Amino acid sequence: MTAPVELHGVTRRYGDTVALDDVDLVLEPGSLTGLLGPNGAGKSTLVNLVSGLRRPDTGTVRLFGGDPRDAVNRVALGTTPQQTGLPDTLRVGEIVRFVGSHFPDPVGAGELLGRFGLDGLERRQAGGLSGGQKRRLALALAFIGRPRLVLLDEPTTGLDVEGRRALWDTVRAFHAGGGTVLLTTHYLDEIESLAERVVVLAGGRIRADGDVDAVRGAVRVGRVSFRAATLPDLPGVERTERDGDHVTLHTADADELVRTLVRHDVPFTGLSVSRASLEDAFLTLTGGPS
Ligand SMILES: Nc1ncnc2c1ncn2[C@@H]1O[C@H](COP(=O)(O)OP(=O)(O)OP(=O)(O)O)[C@@H](O)[C@H]1O
Repeated sequence: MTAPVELHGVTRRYGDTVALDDVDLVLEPGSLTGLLGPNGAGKSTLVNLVSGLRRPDTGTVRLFGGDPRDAVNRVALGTTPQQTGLPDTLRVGEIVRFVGSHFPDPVGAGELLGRFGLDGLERRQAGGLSGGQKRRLALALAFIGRPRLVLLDEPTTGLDVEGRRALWDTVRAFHAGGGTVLLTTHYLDEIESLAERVVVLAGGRIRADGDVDAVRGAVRVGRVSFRAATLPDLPGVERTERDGDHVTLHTADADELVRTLVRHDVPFTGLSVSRASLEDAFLTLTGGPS
């Protein structure tokens, strides 16, 4: 089966900025991949290349085995860009029917709007929708053509809790039906609860690629937290966070660090040891907060 998305040796520059630097990425059919990275990592550039909005400077990008710039290869693609850009004066129903007319078997307006919590808004002008409703409509449009692949660029930004949950349910149902998903997000819980695979992008390069546990494992970070007024220099500590006397140490070997604390007679209280969250792994991989 042809991979829905393939990037091989892809580099894309904007002037002096290298937005993507020799990136290889293949998405298997039916996979749900989270693309995680700080601002300016190159996530939107990657999404724009896959949806045919931009061309790589070098390397190849394939959508269902073809050139994403050919409309015929985009028939099974649904996308939601970061900016919604809906025409203010068109009614919701008109927008849905217009976008749907580009696809051979679009989902009906009523069904689609219902699924995204937009019932009863068919006759409302897009300009009269709230920010969250606009966002929901833009997301709904990604699914109108019964796609086999959806690219969701920070889809839940600007959504309330209910809107986020509704989108997650839609993404899960789409995936359960065999659909392929690439989701970019800053929300780590979104990746942890939705994605099977996580690709960490920073500075235009892929820094880690694996299932959520494998990415955690790649950095083997454990967190050792306790209260202590002072702390000697300790070996094996990769990062220290301190809030008053509450200390969190990040380390590759939590067991050894606890032994070291005891050996150094550190007068700690309230010790707790936990596995890295994806955020810890991400900070370690990208070298700092986003
Ligand atoms: N049209 C453009 N012209 C010039 N530079 C650009 C353009 N688009 C992106 N860039 C630069 O390329 C780099 C990657 O940007 P991109 O938007 O792909 O990152 P991102 O990971 O999507 O970031 P964010 O999370 O902020 O949306 C950044 O340094 C950005 O400033």
